[in-house]
Amino acid sequence: GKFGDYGGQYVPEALMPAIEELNDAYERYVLGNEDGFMDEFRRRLRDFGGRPTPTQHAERLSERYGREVYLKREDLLHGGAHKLNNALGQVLLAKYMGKERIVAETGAGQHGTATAMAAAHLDMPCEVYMGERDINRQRPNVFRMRLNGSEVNPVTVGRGTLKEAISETMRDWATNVEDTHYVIGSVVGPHPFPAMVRDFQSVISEEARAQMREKTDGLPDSVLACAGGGSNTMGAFAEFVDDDGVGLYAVEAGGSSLDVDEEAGVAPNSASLSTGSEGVLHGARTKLLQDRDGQIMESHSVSSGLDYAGVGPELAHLVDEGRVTAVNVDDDAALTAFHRLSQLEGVIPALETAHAFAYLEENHDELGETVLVNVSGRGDKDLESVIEETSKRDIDIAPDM
Ligand SMILES: C[C@@H](c1c[nH]c2ccccc12)[C@H](N)C(=O)O
Repeated sequence: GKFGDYGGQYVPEALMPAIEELNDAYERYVLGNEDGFMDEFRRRLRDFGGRPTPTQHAERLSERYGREVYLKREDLLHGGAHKLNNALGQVLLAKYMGKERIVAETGAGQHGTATAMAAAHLDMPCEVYMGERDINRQRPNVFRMRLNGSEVNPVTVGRGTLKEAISETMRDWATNVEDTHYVIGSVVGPHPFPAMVRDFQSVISEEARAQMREKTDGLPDSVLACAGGGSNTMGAFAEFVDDDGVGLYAVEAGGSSLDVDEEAGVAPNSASLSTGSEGVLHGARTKLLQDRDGQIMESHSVSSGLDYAGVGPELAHLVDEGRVTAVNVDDDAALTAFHRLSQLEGVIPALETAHAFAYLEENHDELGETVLVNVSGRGDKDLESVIEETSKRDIDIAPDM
């Protein structure tokens, strides 16, 4: 479960039985398709999720940048984001393992809502741990989880954000592993989680690779995806990693600045790949925003889904190997890109996704003739905060709202 010197299983001994049971199930059902698990996963993703999602030619962006731009429309997946691919796979796996209860963490609420939908669809009781602070700023997602029949457990320890929610969920899982599976929300955590989540999300690049060959008679010169924990990033890259001619760009949240306030332990960004250092978080060795004592710093992004001080260990490894280029754009550029895509293509992207489009705007002439951008989610959930953030800043192309 290592990706170079990243990854591994840095967990308390008490968690190892649960980890070993999960790894056995991962190898049998996901890698081995035992009992037709992957066939059922794909059938449900089609019938319940609405796959395959389109790879759409973006005519207005292609004109603007003088090259062929294509959009992988994960915003059209049920629930409005790529999150369902992983949530459905893990909840279905929990059923095959004979578990009776699901626990999950969430920060922005997207993973929580995707898990609640999958749990309702598969008739599994579900509890989502969510930081108190996040509950207050993501009310619509809290309602969605409850509407789908899940319980939302407030996490009040520490800062009351995603980092603590993950730790609380792991604690619950270790205590109740007999009947409980932990549906983790990104390509993070101890092995086998990063590999398993990447495998569930790889449907994105599996479809996109075939769709690009069909539409363009070849492969894209570059693939762009925003990077928070890294699940949509790894999903968009997985099937292209062995294609040397395809450039892979992970676009992180540059927040308001890349400078870090070591004393306050606050990083005004979430650019773990670009500015972080090696450390252990949530069971894996990876790249982190940490202070000189190794304390995990508070991260920031205008988009809550990218707001995480760590990043997936496999993605960190691919960056260190030079196979993936880690880049970042700041809050203003992301907000501007949010408006630009909405106006030019009639697609309102998630604020997370907008980071990839901001990088495209600033660097299109280095990306080759054919560019594929992963539209990881839709922006309906962001309207309130975008209206507020836009009014506070000088976003010249924004309409009066
Ligand atoms: C990106 C996603 C997320 C959920 N769980 C995560 C774990 C590590 C990194 C990111 C995540 C988001 N914060 C959410 O709550 O949906």
